[in-house]
Amino acid sequence: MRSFAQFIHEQLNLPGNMADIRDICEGTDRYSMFKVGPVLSISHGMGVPSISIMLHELIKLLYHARCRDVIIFRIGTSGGVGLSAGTVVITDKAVDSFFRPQFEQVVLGKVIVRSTELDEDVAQELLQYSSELPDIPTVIGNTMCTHDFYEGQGRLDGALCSFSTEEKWEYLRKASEAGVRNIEMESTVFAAMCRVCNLKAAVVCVTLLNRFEGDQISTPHDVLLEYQQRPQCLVAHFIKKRLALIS
Ligand SMILES: O=P(O)(O)O[C@H]1O[C@H](CO)[C@@H](O)[C@H]1O
Ligand SMILES: O=c1cc[nH]c(=O)[nH]1
Repeated sequence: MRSFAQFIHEQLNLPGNMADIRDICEGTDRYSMFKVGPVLSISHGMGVPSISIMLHELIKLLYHARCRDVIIFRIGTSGGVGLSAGTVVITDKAVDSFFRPQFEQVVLGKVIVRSTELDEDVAQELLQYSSELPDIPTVIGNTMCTHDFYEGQGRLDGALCSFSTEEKWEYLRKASEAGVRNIEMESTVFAAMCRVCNLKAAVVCVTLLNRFEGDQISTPHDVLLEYQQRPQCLVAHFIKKRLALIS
């Protein structure tokens, strides 16, 4: 997130030296946070428990700092479902492993079900801006959030595998039919928490591979780095538009 903060610093033409941007949370190893102008850039670790702790703390911070008109983006990586590597997916609905647009949280031994719908206007605006950027193929679709990278995402190459190759294809086919275009590990709790707290939110993730073509990410490192910059470029473009820095 330091590099995103530095990128935003340059994109917004902010005063001061980029090298001086400090990690506000450097006293803890839980996550990193950088503030550049009106933008906070925060890491969230991997998986639902990790991002949900960060979101609780961030949302309290935003409340006490009396921040207004906040939009929260999760930018990151994912596995594509029928999309070639390098495609940016703006999430329509975040869905669970059963393709349901909901997040289940166990509270005091009871299951609370929360909706994972994201802000439609922000998603459409992002899609519109993507057409202004060269070489960033972008779609809107559902994003499946799993609690595991290997078996949970139908991978055959983990330390454990409890299903056949044919069952894997069937699951990915069903996901695709349910509108799933990519798979990652944080979007449902992110969408649910932002929605309950009345915060506009969007999930913008690039696909690192097409899961119909394999499980391993074998793309060269420099190409992956370029792919990972795509959601950052799109969100930076959105921020510049919203701040009326570009027309
Ligand atoms: O967007 P990033 O942080 O790369 O996250 C994706 O990559 C991790 C798995 O490698 C999971 O956390 C998944 O959601
Ligand atoms: O396949 C992938 C790639 C990145 N992140 C995931 O969660 N899955």
